[in-house]
Amino acid sequence: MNTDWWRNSVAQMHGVSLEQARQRQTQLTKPQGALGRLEQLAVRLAGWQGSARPQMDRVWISVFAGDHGVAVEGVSTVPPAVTGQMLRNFAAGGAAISVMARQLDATLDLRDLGLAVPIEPLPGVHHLDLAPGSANLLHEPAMSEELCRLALRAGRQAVLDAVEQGAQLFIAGEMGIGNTTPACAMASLLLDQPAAALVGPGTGLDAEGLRHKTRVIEAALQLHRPHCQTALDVLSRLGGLEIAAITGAYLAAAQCGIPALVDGYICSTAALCAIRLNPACREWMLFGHRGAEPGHAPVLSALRAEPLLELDMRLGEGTGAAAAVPLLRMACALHNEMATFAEAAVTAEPVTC
Ligand SMILES: Cc1cc2ncn([C@H]3O[C@H](COP(=O)(O)O)[C@@H](O)[C@H]3O)c2cc1C
Ligand SMILES: O=C(O)c1cccnc1
Repeated sequence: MNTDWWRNSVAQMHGVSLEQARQRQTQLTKPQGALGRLEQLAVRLAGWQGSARPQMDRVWISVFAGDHGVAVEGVSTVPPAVTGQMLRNFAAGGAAISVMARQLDATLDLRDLGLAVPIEPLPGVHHLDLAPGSANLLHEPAMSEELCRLALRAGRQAVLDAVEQGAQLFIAGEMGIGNTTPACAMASLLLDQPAAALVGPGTGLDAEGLRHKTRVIEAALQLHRPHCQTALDVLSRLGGLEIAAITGAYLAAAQCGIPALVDGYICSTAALCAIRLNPACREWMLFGHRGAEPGHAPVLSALRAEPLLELDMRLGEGTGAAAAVPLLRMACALHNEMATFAEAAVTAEPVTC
């Protein structure tokens, strides 16, 4: 079925809960606005959840893994086999995102969309195996439109599963050796900026490696630009399986009415693509961090995103989003548990002269 499901309308914020939460913030024992963005976060969460007392107990993290044909061009410091090896590490509990998920008591959901070097079935991992990774975008489209649609749907399914389990927040993470290259190529076309302004070292390329990566991306852009009329063209031709899945997940999250906390460079580029496919999905996005990969900041600016953290992280996996979850929980706790002026018998009416 070739329906453009992502064009369907997104969920509406609950205006009444939003207003009730706003009112409550004015009654808590602090000067108006003194908790800054923690106040705004609580109010937005109230609007999203349709509850004047928002909660952030059940956090869901889906890590999408996929390989990239362009990795044969030497655009990463490590080989594609590492994607599958890391997937094993996620499942075994030893990766950064595994530790963070445990810390947060979050569900860690793992989805293998297609690896160049397949791995054995792992318990708890959804092995979707849509393709043996994407094709080499230097010479051909990374994905056919049909494959791209399948990957978009795979992301949507992860959100449906999260919602069914009662999740209150959706975090997407990615694992895919080479994926800063497609992310840069996509961002370059979507933002109409030169690759050189958005390229970065990824896993740690040196200056010569970075020049080579830039040339590869520029050549790919030359090849694909004339065929990229829509965001779906950009995603199919220059993206990758896990990037398309994350794009689909953000679109579905907005449609299902669950906020998505966006991670780093790759996820933010997927978010940008999602917004081009359906601008209304922006309403349901929060941004975890501004990372160290140079292209992340320009992508965030284009999204008019104000991330919660800036910790010089450049890992991916969903870690920059996961790191911000304690702030969301703090915002809810303050909102729900602080005393009002009346309850605490604090009289802080504005002085009238
Ligand atoms: C051990 C290891 C763990 C990772 N976890 C996330 N990434 C990150 O690095 C990759 C992107 O960088 P590039 O485009 O340079 O390959 C992605 O897999 C991303 O998730 C990792 C990379 C490595 C090496
Ligand atoms: O910001 C990211 O998402 C990122 C940066 C470098 C490598 N992998 C991911």
